[in-house]
Amino acid sequence: MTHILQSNTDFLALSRQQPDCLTPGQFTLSNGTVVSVIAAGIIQFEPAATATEDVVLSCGVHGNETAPIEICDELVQRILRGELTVCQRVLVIFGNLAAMDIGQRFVEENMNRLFSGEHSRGPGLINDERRRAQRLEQAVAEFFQQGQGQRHHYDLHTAIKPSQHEKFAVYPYRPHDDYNTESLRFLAACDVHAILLSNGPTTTFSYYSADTFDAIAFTVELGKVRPFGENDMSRFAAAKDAITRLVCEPQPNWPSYRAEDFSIYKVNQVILRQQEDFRLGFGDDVPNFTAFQQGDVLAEESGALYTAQQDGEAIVFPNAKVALGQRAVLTLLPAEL
Ligand SMILES: O=C(O)CCC(=O)N[C@@H](CCC(=O)O)C(=O)O
Ligand SMILES: [Zn+2]
Repeated sequence: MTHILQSNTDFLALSRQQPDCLTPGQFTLSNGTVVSVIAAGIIQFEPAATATEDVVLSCGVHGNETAPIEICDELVQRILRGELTVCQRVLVIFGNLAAMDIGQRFVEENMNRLFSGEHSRGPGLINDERRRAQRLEQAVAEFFQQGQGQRHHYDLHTAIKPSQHEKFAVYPYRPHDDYNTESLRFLAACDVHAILLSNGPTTTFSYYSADTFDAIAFTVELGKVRPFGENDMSRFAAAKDAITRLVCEPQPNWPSYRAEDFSIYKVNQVILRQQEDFRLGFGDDVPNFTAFQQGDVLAEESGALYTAQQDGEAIVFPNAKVALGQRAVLTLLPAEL
């Protein structure tokens, strides 16, 4: 029996509009690539020959971060049409399909706080984002467990605020500080030259893959949030090209790692919103990576004042509207690898 994707290669549109037509199943393209439809928004490609890398590419974990969704959509369609031939195992995930439909970060709950089992913790709360996070974890687990290659997971996002570093990546916490500079070579090819070293376990998707599967994993911020169709795709050309090479070339020759090509930051403070009246001490238009002076007020709420602890402490991901108990802003200090 032929699969609907053999005549209609628009996997993302089918996932969003006719998910029931996307029956889980397998078929082989004329170039030997085995395509496995895992579920709506989750698709796997395996080359005819043995792969050395097992690569998870995820996007749309936040539904309004459209540029990575457009990049992955095009990649999947080109593979399905036979225009690109993968030589690595690849799992492509379009995370929050319902949030894409409403053009929002999430419907009920921020899905990128629900991984590493967080989807099943708490007071019996069940919603579509929790179910989806659990499904995505399962897909990643099966993909990595069935492969034998080096494990990678690039969770592609765009940031809400303008940024002094247009592109940057979060390096999930490594308990033994075993940061791998080799893995930054691919990021440099994506035009990502700023790295944030996380300072503790989190419940993000990239931390899940790093912690559970020892994958080379990053949250990659490729630019700024914009609605579908409004991205200047020329700003993503390097990332698109590097991602294509990662999955279609046997041994891509990434630029050598040079410390001077990167700005490295470590997280200094994780400021949580604890009260309804939480507010930031700076304006909405202050870009990510703006540095403050010691004592400058970064945020305040009933019973607490949060200030910069050192000169040069910079802010990233400020958002006063997060749910109570969640991260409202991170502060950063320069670091080395
Ligand atoms: O710009 C923002 O405030 C958010 C952009 C975004 O979604 N970032 C990720 C980072 C995840 C990580 O820390 O690894 C997120 O907040 O989920
Ligand atoms: Zn995001």
